[in-house]
Amino acid sequence: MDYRELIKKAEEAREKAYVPYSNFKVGAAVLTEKGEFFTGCNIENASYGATNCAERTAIFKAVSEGEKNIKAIAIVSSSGDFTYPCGICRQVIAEFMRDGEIILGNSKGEYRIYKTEEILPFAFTGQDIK
Ligand SMILES: O=c1ccn([C@H]2C[C@H](O)[C@@H](CO)O2)c(=O)[nH]1
Ligand SMILES: [Zn+2]
Repeated sequence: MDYRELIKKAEEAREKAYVPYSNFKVGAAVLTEKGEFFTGCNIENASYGATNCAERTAIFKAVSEGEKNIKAIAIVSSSGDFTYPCGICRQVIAEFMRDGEIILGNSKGEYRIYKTEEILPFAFTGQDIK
């Protein structure tokens, strides 16, 4: 699949980042199985720990609108280089994106695609609680 449109949406969302502490902007865009898009940015907080990453902002927007089946997430940052999701976001990706694809874009227009399983092998999931 051509993920250029999804990356472009992530780039647009990145401009909304609220980053007075790190000045590191991140944007994310998810594509649902129904073909809908949801976007998110990182939102920082003076307490630092209350910060929400762009990936979780986008995924939680989709889930809170009733869209739990997410096929793909594109992630871009202001570093110019590929930015990999943090551990907390990988756990959230594992919850809502089983068999999904994670697309990282850089400022040269290149992208890398990973499967959820690759970025979080041996994930703890709902199956483990049964
Ligand atoms: O994949 C990532 C990595 C970092 N951040 C945010 C959290 C914080 O606001 C800033 C610096 O860590 O970047 C994200 O949103 N996504
Ligand atoms: Zn994160």
